[in-house]
Amino acid sequence: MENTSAQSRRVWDDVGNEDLVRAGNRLEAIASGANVPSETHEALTSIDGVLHVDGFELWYGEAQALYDITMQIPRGEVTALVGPSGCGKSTLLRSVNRLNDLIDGVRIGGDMRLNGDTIYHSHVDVIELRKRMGMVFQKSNPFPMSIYENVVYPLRIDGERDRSILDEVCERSLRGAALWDEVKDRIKDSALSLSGGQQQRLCIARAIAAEPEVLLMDEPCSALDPIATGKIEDLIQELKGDYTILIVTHNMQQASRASDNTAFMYLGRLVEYGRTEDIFTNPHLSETESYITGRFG
Ligand SMILES: Nc1ncnc2c1ncn2[C@@H]1O[C@H](COP(=O)(O)OP(=O)(O)OP(=O)(O)O)[C@@H](O)[C@H]1O
Repeated sequence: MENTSAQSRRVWDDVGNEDLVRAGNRLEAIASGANVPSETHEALTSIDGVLHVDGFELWYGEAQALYDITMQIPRGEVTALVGPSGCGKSTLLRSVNRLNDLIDGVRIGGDMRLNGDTIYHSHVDVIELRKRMGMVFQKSNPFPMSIYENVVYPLRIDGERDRSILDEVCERSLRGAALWDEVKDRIKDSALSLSGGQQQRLCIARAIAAEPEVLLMDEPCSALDPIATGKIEDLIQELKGDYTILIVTHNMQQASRASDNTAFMYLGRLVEYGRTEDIFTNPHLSETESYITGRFG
């Protein structure tokens, strides 16, 4: 994968889109190819971020999917990525743990830093980097092995053999994922015997077993019923503080209930980023208000 930070860009005022932006039509300006700057609220500009995204860009072959994304993800909080389908939420999330490296023809520009350490540099050991992050996908993906082995898997692949450590991590992680009481008498049973919602909480237990610096969640509730969704949302509230969570969601109610910060994206650009309360009650941009109130997208 190639890092091409020096890309020729059209600047928004170059192409006469300044008027559109002033008139509250910045989404139209973005759609016409203008490089419209993001509106990041002051509360999120100089913070103790776990993750810093610096002018990050990504191309799938010739198609650019992310443009000049700069944002800081605050420590111990939940940050939601929202925006219409195809705006680049999952691409941005998967870029954090470099999952996009696995796709042929992907190029990036800019960088990201995890607790100060560059993520995109040729010297970075990607396997070690990924151990510092937990990932939870849209569809739960337990391994065809016992509940216990699923949870301790990250430690096993790291060579941990001490049974008492594995037992302790298993219980702590299952408790952390609010699953312990439901499975403590059957942790040797197959993980595939659990319900969909339990399987997703098991995947969260596995993701936190290695105490990641950031937990990445890609629409973790989209395959779940409302009750299981509620449990995951409660769990997210319990996990924050100890963990920094970056979550992609399509669900505006979920973003408003479960997150502390919200980033609204459109066609690969960060449009507005602020505290969730401000984004939902007092956004700076009329375009953000239109999206979160369901008037488009
Ligand atoms: N593997 C890929 N190869 C080529 N293009 C891709 C690939 N994955 C995503 N894209 C494109 O990148 C853009 C952003 O997609 P992405 O999945 O990140 O958006 P999203 O906001 O997460 O969408 P959704 O809400 O529908 O999941 C889209 O135009 C999509 O078609």
